[in-house]
Amino acid sequence: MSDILSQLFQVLESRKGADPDSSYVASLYAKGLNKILEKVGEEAVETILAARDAEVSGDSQALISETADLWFHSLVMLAKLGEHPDKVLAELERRFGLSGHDEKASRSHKH
Ligand SMILES: N=c1c2ncn([C@@H]3O[C@H](COP(=O)(O)OP(=O)(O)OP(=O)(O)O)[C@@H](O)[C@H]3O)c2ncn1[C@@H]1O[C@H](COP(=O)(O)O)[C@@H](O)[C@H]1O
Repeated sequence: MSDILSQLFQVLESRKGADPDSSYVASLYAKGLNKILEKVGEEAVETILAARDAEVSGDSQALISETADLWFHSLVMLAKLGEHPDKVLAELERRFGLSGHDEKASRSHKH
């Protein structure tokens, strides 16, 4: 996993014992899964709108920022549910291998 995803996820895990008044992530955990899912949905919509704007304007700054918000809240969702983002990356890696792009994974799949 990329270093920043790994380090950020460690911080998200550490926020499970933090004070909700001093940590945004701890405040999301305290509000519960429904609030986290609401944020994921909100950020997904904002990402879609930013992508539309980026196509028209040619400026992708807002798109990058909204996508970062979406990824961040998705990581909070996984942390809340006790799942590790490495599993998501492993699933992408598996599909990449199945599609034949990864020659090594593709060969070992045939055996
Ligand atoms: N990457 C992020 C990150 N991205 C976005 N956000 C926050 O996510 C929120 C989303 O934006 P909104 O405008 O929807 O927020 P809002 O209006 O305050 O939220 P609602 O009241 O609508 O729920 C903002 O408050 C952002 O500050 C983040 N908050 C924290 N992090 C990382 O998480 C780490 C731990 O954060 P704390 O728990 O706050 O210490 C930090 O060190 C950062 O690295």
